Amino acid sequence: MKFSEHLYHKLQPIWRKNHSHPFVKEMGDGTLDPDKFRFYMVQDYLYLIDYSKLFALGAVKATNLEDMGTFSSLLDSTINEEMSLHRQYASRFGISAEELEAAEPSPITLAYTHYMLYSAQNGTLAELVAALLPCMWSYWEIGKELNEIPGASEHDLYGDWIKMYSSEEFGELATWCIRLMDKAANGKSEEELLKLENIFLNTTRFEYMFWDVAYNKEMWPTDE
Ligand SMILES: Cc1ncc(CN)c(N)n1
Repeated sequence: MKFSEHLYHKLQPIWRKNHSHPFVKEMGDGTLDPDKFRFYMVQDYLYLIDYSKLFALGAVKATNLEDMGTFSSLLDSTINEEMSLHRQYASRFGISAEELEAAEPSPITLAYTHYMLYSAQNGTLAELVAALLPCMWSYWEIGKELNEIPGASEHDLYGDWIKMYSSEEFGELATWCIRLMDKAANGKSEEELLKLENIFLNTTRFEYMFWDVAYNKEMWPTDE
């Protein structure tokens, strides 16, 4: 069994919880409170700023020109396509790109991005890929699942989100990451594979928490 298949099967219970979080379900049936989406979109923008840096670090750690090129395409498409979707949403909510960038990160945004960047900066290429794979893979799956709901991709607010993450282009990049995970895990010791599994588990957990915090619009409890 490929390492990516092993991860996918082992983490199905959390993966299912992630896909059936009320935030995701309500985006799919169009009932999500736009205020919760607004909170998510601002936090996700901040998340994506750091997430992009992971691709830059990937280009540094890549062992061949082809992978360097794909990491740099990912960096470009995150900043110029994925984040452009957020900028468009922000303008619909009356928030400028400058205001988005200057927003305050929630505790979970900080924890998640810092964990990913720590793994990427201090670990191997395989550890970097293990940290970013749940983000790419779970969004692609969620996008495809929501896209199958009749009318969901035509929803006035959530339709564009669903279209982006179910798109062929996004799917191709996610598939590339899955393949790179398998390539990078090849020949690793049991101990190293367990470490990769643990990183993948942690960012999968963070994915769930990211929905949860947006659903409850949670910032620092001390500031309330
Ligand atoms: C939290 C999160 N995870 C993943 C993705 C998909 N790039 C995202 N936009 N936001």
